[in-house]
Amino acid sequence: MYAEEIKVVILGNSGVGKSSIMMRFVKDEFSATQPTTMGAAFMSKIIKTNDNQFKFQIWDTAGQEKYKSLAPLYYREARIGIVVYDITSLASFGVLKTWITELQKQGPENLILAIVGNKSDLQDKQEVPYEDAMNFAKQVDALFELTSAKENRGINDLFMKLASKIEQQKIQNSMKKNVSSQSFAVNSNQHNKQGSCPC
Ligand SMILES: Nc1nc2c(ncn2[C@@H]2O[C@H](COP(=O)(O)OP(=O)(O)OP(=O)(O)O)[C@@H](O)[C@H]2O)c(=O)[nH]1
Repeated sequence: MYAEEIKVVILGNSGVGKSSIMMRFVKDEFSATQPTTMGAAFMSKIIKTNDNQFKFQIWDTAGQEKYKSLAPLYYREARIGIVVYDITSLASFGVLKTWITELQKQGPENLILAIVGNKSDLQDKQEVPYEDAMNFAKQVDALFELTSAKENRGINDLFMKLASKIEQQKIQNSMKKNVSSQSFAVNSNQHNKQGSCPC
């Protein structure tokens, strides 16, 4: 079956677990000593839903401040933006908000947004209240998921939800196309009627 390519970008503060999420999703691996990303890293994986197959092309960006200016290269043509915070770091949630603002202002139109609270295995050290993150996600119309790359929680759910969001978007787009081609047909019919007046 044909697999449509979907460009995904992962953004967020350094150390929140972006690479770990990608590694868990693509390779089902986790490293407690995951090295910091320099520039960006890339991996791909095919996701199957009931009706479709998507090839997710995942760009894991570097969270360190010195790489910040490179981010537009990766999000410019993305269909999905995953922005990650670490539930044990209020500062990382602040950084997430600035990424969301940047994506809304400068990101591509119709970008599907997901807000991800990673390290959910460290609940005893939680600094970011669940409700705050979920309400913020609602406010900016983003999917919301709590994950643990370490314990493999929430990561497959996240990507499956994103795949079904892509499917919804495709249905909406084809409905829009149908409506506009129908109104074109109505308009040209009216035009033809006027043009073919025998009087
Ligand atoms: N306890 C716990 N640790 C995690 C989890 N995910 C990642 N880590 C650890 O957090 C540290 C940073 O993870 P990375 O995946 O390198 O974070 P990053 O966001 O890619 O960081 P940069 O490459 O610097 O932007 C590593 O030591 C990981 O092992 C998780 O779900 N739970």
